[in-house]
Amino acid sequence: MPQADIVIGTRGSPLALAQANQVRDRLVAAHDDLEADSIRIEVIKTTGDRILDRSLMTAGGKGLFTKEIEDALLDGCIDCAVHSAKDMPTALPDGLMLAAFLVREDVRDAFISPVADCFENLPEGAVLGTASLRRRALALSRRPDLRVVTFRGNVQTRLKKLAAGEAHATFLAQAGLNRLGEAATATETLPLEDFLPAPAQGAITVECRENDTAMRARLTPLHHEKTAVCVRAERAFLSALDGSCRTPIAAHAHLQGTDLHLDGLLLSLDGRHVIRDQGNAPAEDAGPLGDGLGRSIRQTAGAGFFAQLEKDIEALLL
Ligand SMILES: NCc1[nH]cc(CCC(=O)O)c1CC(=O)O
Repeated sequence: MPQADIVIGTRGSPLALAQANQVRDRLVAAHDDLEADSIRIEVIKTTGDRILDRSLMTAGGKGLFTKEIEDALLDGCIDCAVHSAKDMPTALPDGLMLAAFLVREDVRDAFISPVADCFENLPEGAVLGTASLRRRALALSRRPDLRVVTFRGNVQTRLKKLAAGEAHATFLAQAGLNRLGEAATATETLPLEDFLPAPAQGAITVECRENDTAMRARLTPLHHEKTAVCVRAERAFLSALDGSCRTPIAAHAHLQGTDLHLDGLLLSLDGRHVIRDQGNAPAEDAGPLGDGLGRSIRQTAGAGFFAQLEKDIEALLL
């Protein structure tokens, strides 16, 4: 086999592979001198993939799904890495950058259930399976009667657990289902206003070495600046509130012309307290907009809110 021109690193889940394949296809389409076999996809197992038996959040949060891939980038074993932007910690290692964001997919959450035709129609006391603190809190804020059980594993694993009757319903990102050719699996695509998505949900990003100008140039035609602007605001919001995935936080930005609108919220784990705010700024101020909204919500919540949240999360993990 001829040596590949470009090596793409990725996790091995079907969703991660679908995303890496999409980037490979887009690179081949954008560059006349690249063919499918000029690009090799290298599967890298991360700590997050190995820890299947413990709750992920006790294992240390940040970068669980990215560290080994970023090490391979820094070592030069791979030239770029494809990620769901939502899974990326807000701070990157020195020398690495998110060089491209693909056009964003559907940002919404999907509701999936064999027993109800929509979320609001779930029977009293139904069991919801999710590992996401945001989805848990959002669901409980609307339906405090629901019981939430932790659902882990990749998309297929969670769908199997649902089919096996471990819960009456679950939530998945509509974007993930679409990329897997499973769009029809969604019972209901949840309205954006009621179920604000995770920061950066639905966006695929490509990470590479800052000093790799050749790789960066290859990625330029794949980049969608409007997606990047929205994700920048959402990630700045996340970063101002909490850099990890241990906080029930949601955010969604959209552009109207050059005017950027950001919606963000912070919830208590039981969904009883919801602090929601929004803001506008010119697109070039995406970072400061997200940062400002995050700081403002942090201040409204107060230190006591975060102390209680910490306790509730500990209790959940016990
Ligand atoms: N945490 C896993 C993860 N990371 C990205 C997606 C979906 C794809 C996306 O948001 O781009 C998923 C699965 C899910 O939330 O259902």
